[in-house]
Amino acid sequence: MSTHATPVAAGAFSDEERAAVYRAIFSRRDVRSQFTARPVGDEVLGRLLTAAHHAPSVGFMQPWNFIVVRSAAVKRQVQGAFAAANAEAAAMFSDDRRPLYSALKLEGILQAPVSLCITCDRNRGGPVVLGRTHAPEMDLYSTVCAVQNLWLAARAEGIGVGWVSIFREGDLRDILGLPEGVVPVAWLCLGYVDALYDRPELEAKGWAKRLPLEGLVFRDGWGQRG
Ligand SMILES: Cc1cc2c(cc1C)N(C[C@H](O)[C@H](O)[C@H](O)COP(=O)(O)O)c1[nH]c(=O)[nH]c(=O)c1N2
Repeated sequence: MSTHATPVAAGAFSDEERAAVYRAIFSRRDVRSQFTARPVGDEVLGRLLTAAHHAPSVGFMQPWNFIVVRSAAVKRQVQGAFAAANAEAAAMFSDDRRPLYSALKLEGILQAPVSLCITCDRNRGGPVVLGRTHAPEMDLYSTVCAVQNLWLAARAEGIGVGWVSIFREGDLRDILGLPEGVVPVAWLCLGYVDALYDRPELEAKGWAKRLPLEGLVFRDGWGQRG
């Protein structure tokens, strides 16, 4: 590995390029039901995986793997695992929230033409990883960065992504045959979309609202606003 390195010019974004980045950020949505049947080919999928693989990671650990699922049989098993967990989830909400919860569509596992399970190999970097010495969970956070890279790149490709996390511990691991030390971080449903909500679907359907940013920002410590 070369140890000689000099930074090169950072290269400014044009106004148009900058606008495109923000457009991807602000118009990205979690998609559950707008997937079209248009197939997601290996070429575009390769671009999305490359985007994910260029995410930051603790100590450059790159702890992720990408399991591409096109098999209807595997998707059916995963949908079954979701349904079992979702019935338990509904029972956890209070009587006044439960009817709305149960009415929400929270996955598009069978509709999406392709799914991805993004995993984290907790042992990839060996026992001591730069940046993870005092915070072992940093590999999981790194994997989430890969998810977000993919989510934004997918938006630019016209592909919607839906993250499904309502699974009992171990179900995805068993269905996908994950080895010891590899944990499933995200089940993502992918498909081309023609329409997207202009705000989070959970907001449009009255479940939650975006918090005002001003209330979340402090200066120089917890408590000093402005
Ligand atoms: C870690 C994690 C896990 C989940 C989600 C997101 C994230 C980050 N989201 C999507 C979530 O509901 C959505 O991002 C918010 O409602 C905001 O909407 P937009 O993503 O802006 O459309 C999600 N949505 C859903 O319908 N079923 C799910 O199981 C999950 N799980």
